[in-house]
Amino acid sequence: MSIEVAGVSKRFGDFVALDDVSVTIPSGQLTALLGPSGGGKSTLLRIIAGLESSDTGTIHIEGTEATHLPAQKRNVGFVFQHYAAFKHMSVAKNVAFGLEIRRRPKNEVRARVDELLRLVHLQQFAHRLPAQLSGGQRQRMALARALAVEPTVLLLDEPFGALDAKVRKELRDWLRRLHDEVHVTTVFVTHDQEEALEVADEIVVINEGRIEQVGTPDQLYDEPANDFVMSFLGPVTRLDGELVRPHDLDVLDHDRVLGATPGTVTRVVRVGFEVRLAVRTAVEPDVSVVLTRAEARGLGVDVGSPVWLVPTRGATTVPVMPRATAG
Ligand SMILES: Nc1ncnc2c1ncn2[C@@H]1O[C@H](COP(=O)(O)OP(=O)(O)OP(=O)(O)O)[C@@H](O)[C@H]1O
Repeated sequence: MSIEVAGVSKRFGDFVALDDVSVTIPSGQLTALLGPSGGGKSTLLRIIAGLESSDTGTIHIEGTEATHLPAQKRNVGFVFQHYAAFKHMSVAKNVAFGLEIRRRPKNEVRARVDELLRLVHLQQFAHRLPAQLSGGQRQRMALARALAVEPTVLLLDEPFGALDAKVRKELRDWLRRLHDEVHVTTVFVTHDQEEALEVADEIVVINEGRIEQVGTPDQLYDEPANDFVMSFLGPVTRLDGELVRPHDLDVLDHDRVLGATPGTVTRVVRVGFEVRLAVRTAVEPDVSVVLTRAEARGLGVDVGSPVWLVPTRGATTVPVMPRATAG
């Protein structure tokens, strides 16, 4: 059982937002839709939610054909970046809303709201108004509200996107722990690779309306399907027509390794525990290399030093491919 997206395409006028997308999103896991802005992540999420209809293709949610079901019949919970709370209702009332319109017994509603507020660590704020919460607390309330009606799937569209970096990071850890407690099938949209790598069980990389790769964070990082995925999931540099990660390069002070590329150090910058080098080779642009402080000290490199570069044994490398432009 899972979310099955098969052959889904979506155009807005002449613009192709999704181009024949097929993917299976596993049950009970936290899946990230990751990709650059405008790539089609939100459109796919909205089609799964039933907030947007696809031009072609089908959606099954946990075995039920949902392609033509209205949003309210799909049993999905949805949280947006800017969550629209009922301003005049307390936090507890906001969370209770979905249960009350379903006319659940009062004591059941009270017990469920208590449980949810505990889950999102907002028990002490039950009687506040949404305006009296911080941005992060408001998003946690939004999650509690979405979970109240026990959705089959929880869909989150950049739920922490509007918050500052520190709060985002806290909420990311919190979402992971919450999911480990609740285990509801969850799909969240993000353009932040670190967020996806840290939180998700599975990542779907979407770019220009197509799926580039699906896999666990480790699979995507260690075995990227192509140069797009490799460069989207962390820093890369180019050496001899291949992409490699800057910390996956060995810097040598001799030419005794076959195939090592000669160059000259043009920049040395120390940032915290690492030392970043720029190395000029016969091919532009300069190659970026990241060393530990100890490695840099051992080599004794400085601006003007001659060096030879070679990917570390076992390093991930991907050939740079010319890409067709969209349209
Ligand atoms: N209702 C619409 N009418 C016209 N174009 C739209 C509409 N909704 C989305 N698009 C276009 O479809 C493309 C994909 O949008 P979508 O919101 O799915 O991207 P995204 O990957 O979620 O990006 P972001 O991270 O910026 O939200 C964009 O180019 C967008 O401008």
